[in-house]
Amino acid sequence: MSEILIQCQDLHKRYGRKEALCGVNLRLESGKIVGLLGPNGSGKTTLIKILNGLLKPDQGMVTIDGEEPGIHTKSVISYLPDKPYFADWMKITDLLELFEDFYEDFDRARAEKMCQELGIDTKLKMKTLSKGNKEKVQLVLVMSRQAKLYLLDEPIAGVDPAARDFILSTILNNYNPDGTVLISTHLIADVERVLDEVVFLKDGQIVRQEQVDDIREKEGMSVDELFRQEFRAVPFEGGEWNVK
Ligand SMILES: Nc1ncnc2c1ncn2[C@@H]1O[C@H](COP(=O)(O)OP(=O)(O)OP(=O)(O)O)[C@@H](O)[C@H]1O
Repeated sequence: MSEILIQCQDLHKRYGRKEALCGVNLRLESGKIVGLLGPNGSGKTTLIKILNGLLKPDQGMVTIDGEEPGIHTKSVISYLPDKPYFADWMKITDLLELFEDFYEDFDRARAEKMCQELGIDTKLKMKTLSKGNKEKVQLVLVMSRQAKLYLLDEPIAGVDPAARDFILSTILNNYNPDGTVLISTHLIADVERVLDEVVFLKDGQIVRQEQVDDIREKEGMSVDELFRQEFRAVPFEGGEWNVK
């Protein structure tokens, strides 16, 4: 049996009067690729930031690799935020050096190989890259660490549909396979073939955690179809849209 890597108990987080997470309980094993799925505003980024130690929960407990978020957990987590954060004037080679200096577990040769496979010239400055190619570089850097946990918040949103498959394959053939990858995404159809498990978040609560194969067998549908069914948007009387 695999060891438990992530454990959350009764997590609560509010921003002012808005309760973003209300009683999240979650256990994830090592070596899994897990989709964190939910409509806009359901709490995905909040949960990822709590796992990463960037936000503190108001209530509840989190452990990653047996420890609360802190120095140890930061050293075993490789995090891709939902917004680009590298300075535009930097060349990709500068970023490779930065990561090499900063993270002991960064494998530069692996990152360079992935850039080559993705057709990205590492001599270029970030500001000269398209949005999609910037995302590819950030993803390559994050996945080139030998981490225990990869937290990817909307990793391929700006990448064109034709390239998504190739990127996912390139990345997933190169990361540490003993690690767990938690991917928050709206592009379910594009990523579901690589997922072992999915977690559905709705209004700050986990409403489903299931193996992808079990969904296909039991429900007779893809994760994308199940998501659309469970989170079907219905119009309000006032004409606004809301999630069912
Ligand atoms: N800094 C903040 N201040 C106030 N409210 C916030 C803040 N950050 C998030 N929220 C609110 O908390 C809720 C959860 O937000 P969160 O960003 O975690 O959702 P999400 O599932 O990642 O959404 P999306 O899919 O749109 O990225 C939302 O209602 C959001 O408006």
